[in-house]
Amino acid sequence: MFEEKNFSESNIQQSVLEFKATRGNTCWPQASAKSKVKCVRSELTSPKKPKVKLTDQQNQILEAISNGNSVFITGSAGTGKTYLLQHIITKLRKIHGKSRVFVTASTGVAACSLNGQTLHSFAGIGLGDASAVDLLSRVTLDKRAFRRWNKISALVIDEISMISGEVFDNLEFIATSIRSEELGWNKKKKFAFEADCWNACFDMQIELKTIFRQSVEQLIKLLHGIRKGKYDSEDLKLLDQCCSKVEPDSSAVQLYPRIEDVSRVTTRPV
Ligand SMILES: Nc1ncnc2c1ncn2[C@@H]1O[C@H](COP(=O)(O)OP(=O)(O)OP(=O)(O)O)[C@@H](O)[C@H]1O
Repeated sequence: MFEEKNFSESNIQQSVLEFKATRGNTCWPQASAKSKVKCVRSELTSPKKPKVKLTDQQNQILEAISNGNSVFITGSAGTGKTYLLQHIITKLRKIHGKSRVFVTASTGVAACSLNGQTLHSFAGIGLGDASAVDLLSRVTLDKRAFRRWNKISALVIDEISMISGEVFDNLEFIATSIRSEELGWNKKKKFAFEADCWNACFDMQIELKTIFRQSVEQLIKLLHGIRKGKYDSEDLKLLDQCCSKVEPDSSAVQLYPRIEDVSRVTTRPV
């Protein structure tokens, strides 16, 4: 954390001395008084981001990806998945070049936070609710989508749990058809994890274990339980306590994650 300071003349003088003591005299003798003050001021006002050291698990994943492996990363809330993803994207772009790395997510909101696009939009499959063969012909007729599939070297998919097994298998079908590799798909499945091709798609599947964000045991248990679909009445009680029981002030800005929630509010009679 950065300590707040008052910029009185004596404070600045003191800071100059401290700065000289810690940084040595490099450049200082030649610098004008004005630039010394400017330098100290920026030193005081721009807090240094603490250097985060990746855990062994995070490094292991980064190395596997750098070596060309496909990796599925999972983990409880706050275990650093998104943080690691930024490192992964940077690394992939260095290896393959920016234009060959496509950053996607299952939802628009998740994609926005990564400056990416939705998986459906990348793939050119619209809503993705057609058969594999129909989706393939749609993609081949869409010049830009077809070019993306031919060009891609690395595909990042965030929040993959919201991709259905059918869509995942269909995407594999499209990829393998366009890139002339082996194919395989079909059957009804609910989640991407249930796709026929799931295990074949990854060289490594890993669960991050260290939780960085929250340290309160009860909250960790609650978040873990919700994720696994295993929670008890205590967990639900805690969750309920977090919900406001009063109607929000109608003049306040309200945020909703889905278009249908927004429509419900905007079409409500006044
Ligand atoms: N190796 C690390 N050392 C210290 N802090 C870390 C490390 N990796 C991640 N963090 C920090 O942990 C916090 C949680 O990380 P992040 O948001 O990436 O978690 P997440 O697994 O994506 O969580 P969620 O599933 O809730 O979205 C962030 O503040 C991040 O900077």
